[in-house]
Parts: sequence; structure tokens; C-alpha cells
Amino acid sequence: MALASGVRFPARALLRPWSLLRDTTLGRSEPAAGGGGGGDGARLFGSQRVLVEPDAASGVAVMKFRNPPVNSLSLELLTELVISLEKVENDKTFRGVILTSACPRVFSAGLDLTELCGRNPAHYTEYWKAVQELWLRTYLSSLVLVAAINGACPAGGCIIALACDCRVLADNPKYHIGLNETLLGITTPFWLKDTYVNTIGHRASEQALQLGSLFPPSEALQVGLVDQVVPEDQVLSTALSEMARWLAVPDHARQLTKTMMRKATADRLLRQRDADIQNFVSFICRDSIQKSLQVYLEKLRQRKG
Ligand SMILES: CCCC/C=C\CC(=O)SCCNC(=O)CCNC(=O)[C@H](O)C(C)(C)COP(=O)(O)OP(=O)(O)OC[C@H]1O[C@@H](n2cnc3c(N)ncnc32)[C@H](O)[C@@H]1OP(=O)(O)O
Repeated sequence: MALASGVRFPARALLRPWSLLRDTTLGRSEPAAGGGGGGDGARLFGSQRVLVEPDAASGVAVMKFRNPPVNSLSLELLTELVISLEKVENDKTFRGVILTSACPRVFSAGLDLTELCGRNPAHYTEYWKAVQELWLRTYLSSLVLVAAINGACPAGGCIIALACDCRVLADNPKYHIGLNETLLGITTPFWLKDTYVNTIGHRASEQALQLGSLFPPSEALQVGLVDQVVPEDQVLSTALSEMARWLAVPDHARQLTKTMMRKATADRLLRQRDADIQNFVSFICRDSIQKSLQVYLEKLRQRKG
């Protein structure tokens, strides 16, 4: 499937791109009641793991991850997210997307560790392409993306949030955010490291990446990892207010500025995508890395409550 970022999509999606979706679109050409999108007239479209609540009147869609229990980024969720974002982006009704979780207490637990353990190189290749694709699609989106972080946000969850233009985090001491890869015995690829540096600066990233720091809300705000920390029941409304602020700027000027700020970082990956995949596959296939990940996963499974 040809995607904007020029990625080849997972084989099963290439064969039947929409087969991964349980599309609940209610006729996009149908005139929506209530001014084109609000109230009962809201068109619902999405998929099994991504719920999209579009509001044509405001031009904003709320996209909710729904992969219980912890929204781990399985190949299916990654694929559905990319397709959902592409659908919204291609519909000129929409200018902004709020990314949030439909699962209680967790925004996303990051990459699905079962996708990284005990699989073969072909699987890792397909999986990493999907990770790259989601990052490129979000990081370079012409839409305004706001992360309404209503739960824990480690590793891959943080990566999605970092790709957004603005982050609002619920004020709950259990909702940590950060890149904790080193604690799993793995390293962050250069393009995600660059995104971190772009957000919180070099010294803070150097420290946080090596230590695998997960920041509670107050510290995340202090270090600049999130833009606002608000009571949990105000995360979505604050994200909508932030969205309105960003949408008050003419699209063309905002988009050109976003591209100017992000292009160099994205180009670094675009220039060497295949090499990055090869690096990832050879790294993840190492016995020592597989062992570390399995130990981490086992600890997670045993840790209850
Ligand atoms: C090689 C370079 C890659 C660089 C890029 C990104 C790397 C990553 O993203 S790796 C993933 C790192 N993620 C984490 O370290 C988070 C791990 N999870 C947690 O800390 C907690 O689960 C979380 C705080 C998110 C939620 O806590 P709880 O609500 O208490 O849930 P549980 O811990 O009981 O988990 C429920 C269930 O889900 C399984 N689980 C959790 N996270 C993952 C995951 N990332 N992948 C796969 N499965 C996950 C956990 O084992 C439990 O399973 P069961 O025991 O079978 O119920």
C-alpha cells in the first residue's frame, strides 16, 4: 500500500489493506445532522483497536486507542493507527486530531513485547517498518496533533506523544512518561533519541535516556516533556482548548513552520530506513537481547497489583 512516507506496508495489509479494520464508517458522503458532525449526527468511523470520534463542525477528530489491557503497540494496533490517521488526514474536513486512550489508566504501554520476543527476522522486519511508519505519519502530519495523556505513557507510548504538537498529561502520580528502554536492556534508535532531544534538550535527554527515566507528572512538566498537567477529568477538555489555540493559526503558515522544524529529523530516518531496519533486526535477534526482554516480560507478568 502506497503511503505518504513511501513505506511498504505489512504484507497482510498490502493484500487487503482494509481487512485489518472493522470499519464502522457511517457514509462519509452522507450529510451529517447537527451542523455536519456534532451531537447525534457525529459520524463514527474507526476500527477494532482505534475508535475515531469525528466532529466535522470543529474539524477535530478524537482518536482513542482501544487495545486492552494496556494499549501495547501490536502490529495490528500500529497498522490500524496509521490507516485511521491517513483517513482523517485525507478528509479535508479535519484540521486536528486528539490522540488519547480508551483503556483505563494507560495511554499506551509502548511496543508490544510479545512482538519483540521469540519471533523470526521477517516478523521483526515487518514490525519495525510499522513502527517507523507510525512515527513518520504522526511526526510529519499536516494536522495538529494533541496528545491527551490519560494514563501511563512509557517508551512507545511516549514516542507517540512526542510526535504530537502538544501534550496534556493527567495529574496522577502513577501516570509516568518517558523512554525507559535501557531498563529493558535495549536502546532507543537515533530518530527517537533526536525527537527526545528536540523536546527536552540534549543534557536532559542524555541523562533520561541512559537512566531510562520515567517522569511523574510534575517532573514531566518541569523537564518540558509535557506542556500541561491537569486534573484527570480535565484532560480532554484541556486538549480541546489547546487544539483551538493551534487551529487559530492559518494552516499553511503553521504547516510550513512545522515542516521547517521537523524535516531534518525525519529526513535522517528517511535517508536510511532500510539500514535502520537491518540494525533493529540484528540487534533484536541477539540472544542476550532476547533474554533481557523475556526476563522483563516475565517480571511484568508476575508483578500484580
Ligand atoms: C529496540 C528499540 C525499541 C525502542 C522503542 C520502544 C521500546 C518499547 O516501547 S518497549 C515496551 C516498554 N514498555 C514498558 O516498559 C511498559 C511495561 N508495562 C508497564 O509498566 C505496565 O504494564 C503499565 C504501567 C503500562 C500498566 O500497569 P498495569 O495497569 O498494572 O498493568 P499490568 O502491568 O498488570 O499489565 C497488564 C498485562 O499487560 C501486559 N503488558 C504490559 N505492558 C506490555 C507490553 N509493553 N507489551 C506486552 N505486554 C504488556 C502485562 O504483562 C500484563 O499481562 P498479563 O500478566 O498476561 O495479564
